[in-house]
Amino acid sequence: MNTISEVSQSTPQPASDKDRILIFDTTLRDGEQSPGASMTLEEKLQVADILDQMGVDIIEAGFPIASDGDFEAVQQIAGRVKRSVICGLSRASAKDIDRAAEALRPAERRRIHTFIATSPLHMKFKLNMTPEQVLQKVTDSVTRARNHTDDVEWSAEDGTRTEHDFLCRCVEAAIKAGAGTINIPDTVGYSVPEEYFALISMLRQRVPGADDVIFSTHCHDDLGMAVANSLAGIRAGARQIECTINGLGERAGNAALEEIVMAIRTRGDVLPFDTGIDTRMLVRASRMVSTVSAFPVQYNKAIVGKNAFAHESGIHQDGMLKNAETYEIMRPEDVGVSQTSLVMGKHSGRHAFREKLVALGYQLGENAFEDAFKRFKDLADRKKHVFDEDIEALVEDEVAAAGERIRMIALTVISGTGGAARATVTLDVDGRHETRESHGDGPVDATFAAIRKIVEHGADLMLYQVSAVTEGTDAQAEVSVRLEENGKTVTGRGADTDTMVASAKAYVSGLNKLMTRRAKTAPEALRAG
Ligand SMILES: CC(=O)SCCNC(=O)CCNC(=O)[C@H](O)C(C)(C)COP(=O)(O)OP(=O)(O)OC[C@H]1O[C@@H](n2cnc3c(N)ncnc32)[C@H](O)[C@@H]1OP(=O)(O)O
Ligand SMILES: CC(C)C(=O)C(=O)O
Repeated sequence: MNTISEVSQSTPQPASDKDRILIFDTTLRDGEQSPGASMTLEEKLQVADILDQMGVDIIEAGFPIASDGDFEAVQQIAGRVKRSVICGLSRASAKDIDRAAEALRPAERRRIHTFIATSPLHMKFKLNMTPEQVLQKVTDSVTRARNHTDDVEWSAEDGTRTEHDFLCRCVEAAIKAGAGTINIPDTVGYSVPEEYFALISMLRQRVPGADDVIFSTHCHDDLGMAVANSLAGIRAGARQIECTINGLGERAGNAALEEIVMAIRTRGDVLPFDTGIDTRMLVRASRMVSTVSAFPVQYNKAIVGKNAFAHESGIHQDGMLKNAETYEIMRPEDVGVSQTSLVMGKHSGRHAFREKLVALGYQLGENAFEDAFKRFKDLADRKKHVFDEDIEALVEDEVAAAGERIRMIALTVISGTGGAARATVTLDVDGRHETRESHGDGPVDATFAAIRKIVEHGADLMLYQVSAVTEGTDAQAEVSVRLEENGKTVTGRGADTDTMVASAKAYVSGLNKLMTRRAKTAPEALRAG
């Protein structure tokens, strides 16, 4: 199996004059080598299914000699996946290769991937072999693998730190022995794009038989250049990229599949290639791999990070509302994100705030809108995340407060272990500011007592309840109070990031309702001030 059309998944691809790049996913092998990312058999099967569904051409399912568990995972994936080629890794040793072949037996399309290090450092210190011994291993291992399958891949581990003449001899030996895919790993993420481009170009020019095989990239991210190097590789003529979901892999990881695929899709002008990947499944695959590996995806990760299609700045949000292309080079739905999110925060402006209010079902007049916007900015200054519920709470507060006789102006509370709590409250009652101080059994009791000194009344406090509107220690507290007078009850609500302020607002809101009720029956009954 040497040609791209033989290897690529048999699903009909849209007609294209672009060169097809094979996507070789090694999440289950190199990805699982990340310290702490081990997956159970069941989890590996789930990942294999999603890789197959999204159109990955080759799934490297594991390293069968590594353990019985790895063997079983490769075997079960081989028996279950029908479209992708299933691949197993082996060292340049007969027992590794035979074990891989056994695990792969149930697969409809199987590949043995055998490797040996070719750099002076690895040969001398790790393998303790001479270059000639390594060369012989290349021929022996590929030959043995070919006895099991006609789809054999050979890798020159630490290829980017290998001396060029020797690398050419190894690649030539692998091709002669029957390898259809030649992989040149940047095992330690040492290369830079220009150098990797030159290396693949050099091999394609110098090695006899190079035109009959597929060259492959396998780049690690130690210097953050895995994706750039892989793309340089395909520009130099490689036609397979080895990568992993979320860039999982040894140390700093491998080239991220989602970045490779979207770079090719988005920049067809400079990367005239196609992959067979259904990009709409990228985010789903990313979340699944993150869950099963227990490796969180960083918020600002390209393509699949939580913030990849989120905008908080007012100027960006305004641009997005006018034309999404101002700040987005990809459509969120193309990677499986339902929509762009305009995150409300301290950098947001009026355009986005108005849009959010409309989405939440509020139609405010100009003054009420300006008031709400100011309160929103104040809140966003104090609070890291402003959620929809926060905005609802602050608008409801505003709407409820309109036309009320009493308003909260200021509150200071001192409480702790040093004695009774003390609260100083200033209220605006019918346009006059009144300030009172009171002690109490705790900060809430002191606050309510100070309010009672300003607005005297005979209602009993029947319920006091606090809940967090959203998550986090900076969440808005929403306080509800129930006041009862003469068998009739009213409820007051208040929200604020400060629980005491929310409590005072709730109490004041209850008193306003009480005043309204009394005004309808006996307006003079409640004495304010
Ligand atoms: C760059 C890469 O990602 S390569 C893949 C790396 N992945 C893994 O290593 C994960 C799975 N590995 C394992 O489970 C184990 O290392 C095993 C089962 C493969 C081998 O275990 P052990 O037999 O206990 O050997 P150990 O891991 O300690 O040492 C590796 C041996 O393989 C040899 N070796 C390394 N690479 C190769 C190779 N490509 N071909 C032949 N021999 C190799 C080493 O020289 C060393 O041999 P030595 O025992 O004669 O010194
Ligand atoms: C086995 C090879 C392909 C590898 O993982 C590497 O060199 O990084």
